[in-house]
Amino acid sequence: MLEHESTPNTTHSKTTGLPRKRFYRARAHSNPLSDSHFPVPISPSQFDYTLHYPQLFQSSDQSDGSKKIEFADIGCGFGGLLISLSTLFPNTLMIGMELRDKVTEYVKERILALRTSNPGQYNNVSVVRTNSMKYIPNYFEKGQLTKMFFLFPDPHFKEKNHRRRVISPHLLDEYAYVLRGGGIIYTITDVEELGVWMNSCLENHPLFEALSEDELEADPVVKLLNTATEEGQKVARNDGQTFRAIYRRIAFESNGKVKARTFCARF
Ligand SMILES: C[S@@+](CC[C@H](N)C(=O)[O-])C[C@H]1O[C@@H](n2cnc3c(N)ncnc32)[C@H](O)[C@@H]1O
Repeated sequence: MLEHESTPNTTHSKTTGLPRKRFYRARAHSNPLSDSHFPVPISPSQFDYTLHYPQLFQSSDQSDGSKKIEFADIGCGFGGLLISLSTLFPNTLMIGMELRDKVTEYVKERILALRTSNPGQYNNVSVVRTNSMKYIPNYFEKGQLTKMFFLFPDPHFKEKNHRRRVISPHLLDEYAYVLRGGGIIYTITDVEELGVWMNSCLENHPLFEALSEDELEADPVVKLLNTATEEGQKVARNDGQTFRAIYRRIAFESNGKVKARTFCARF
């Protein structure tokens, strides 16, 4: 079912500083709380790595059974972020999770075409059609992920629909479970109210802490958030403002003390 929501969209021109009145921008949302029918692995050990990363998992001389997905792009849309990350982190497995069937098929085709035209590249990236609000623990084990992305998620403006948002205190418990200590959640949106919401959920969660300005500056991934995805490019073309919240999963020692910050962006 598609739900159409709109918002008054007034931004300020970067060059003149004057308010730029744009009219109502329609956004088509899928309802993540409705029942969908697609296959889901019953546990992370049932996820078929040979299907998703055939070049890495089929031939015996290249396969590495211990390799697991580390990055998840939640609501990956048309896959622009994954494509950029794939070459930036060629040794890291990553996956996009997308609710819409046709969009997922498009991303699959996009990845296959890139693999064909660039032999040896893009073998570390894949996509699944799934509802991330329901099935994250079916895909990832405790502490498996080092990065999760929530780029330009559906805003679900109406208060009664806030429970459909992909960032919430309850879902952050789940994300904290599948993230490794030191792993990072990246969020960005052009909807100020949603940006405030995502930041406040993360700020108030006991298992997350904000990255410092120096850490944000040093992380090459942060620069991609505005530019790599199709939605980000659309916002940039319209000179729209963006709001990001980037937090780290706090790491604990076995005695329960907070560990020193050990995990940095690797590339
Ligand atoms: C506004 S688009 C942004 C896409 C992409 N991240 C970008 O920046 O271009 C939000 C995407 O999230 C997907 N989505 C919404 N809820 C989802 C859910 N529960 N699980 C997986 N994908 C979801 C939508 O189908 C849509 O493609």
